[in-house]
Amino acid sequence: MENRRNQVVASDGVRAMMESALTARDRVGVQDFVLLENYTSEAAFIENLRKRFKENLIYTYIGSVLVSVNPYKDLEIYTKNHMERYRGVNFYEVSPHIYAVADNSYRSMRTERKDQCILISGESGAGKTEASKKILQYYAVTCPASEQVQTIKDRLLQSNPVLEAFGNAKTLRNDNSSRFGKYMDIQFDFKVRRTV
Ligand SMILES: Nc1ncnc2c1ncn2[C@@H]1O[C@H](COP(=O)(O)OP(=O)(O)OP(=O)(O)O)[C@@H](O)[C@H]1O
Repeated sequence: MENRRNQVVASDGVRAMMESALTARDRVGVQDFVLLENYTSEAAFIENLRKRFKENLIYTYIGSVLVSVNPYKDLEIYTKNHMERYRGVNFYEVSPHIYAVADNSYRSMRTERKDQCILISGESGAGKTEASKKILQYYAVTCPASEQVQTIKDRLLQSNPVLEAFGNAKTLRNDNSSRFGKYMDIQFDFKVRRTV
């Protein structure tokens, strides 16, 4: 009898947990579009994006692709603590983030010993330039560097405003629109190791 009561309590507990997970899912949507029940529906896609955006969750995966919505405000999601949280951690263990993409590419480069490419695309004002800066900042903070490399890292980050001064302009869509395409090539020295 006692056992049966425990079982009932346990299943009540599980039910409560499932219900709260479902409520959370209703509120913030799913963090990977492939988890949508109606994953071929554009309306369901947009609705999921909208729910997450309302909760300041600007990143969502489609498998290994990251979808990002420009928040047009500063979110506290780019701190050093956040960088540490994504460092060396598997893609799906933490919530979607541009740092997860950056870290995954870095680790793939090391384990597969192959060049990696991060392609950022979107309409004007979508946040491509900001995303590329976040990636650079992530590598600057989390990758090991000799003093000489550190200087180069700093210069690389500081080169952005100079490039923007010459190549950016205010448009109807974006106050700081890049009027040029950007190709960045980051070279890593395999002798300098990061503990992942
Ligand atoms: N992750 C973000 N957090 C906060 N604000 C952002 C973010 N991404 C973009 N923004 C804001 O949106 C503005 C436009 O972003 P950005 O210049 O990166 O767009 P873009 O896609 O590179 O546009 P374009 O193609 O016109 O150059 C930024 O100046 C910034 O104010």
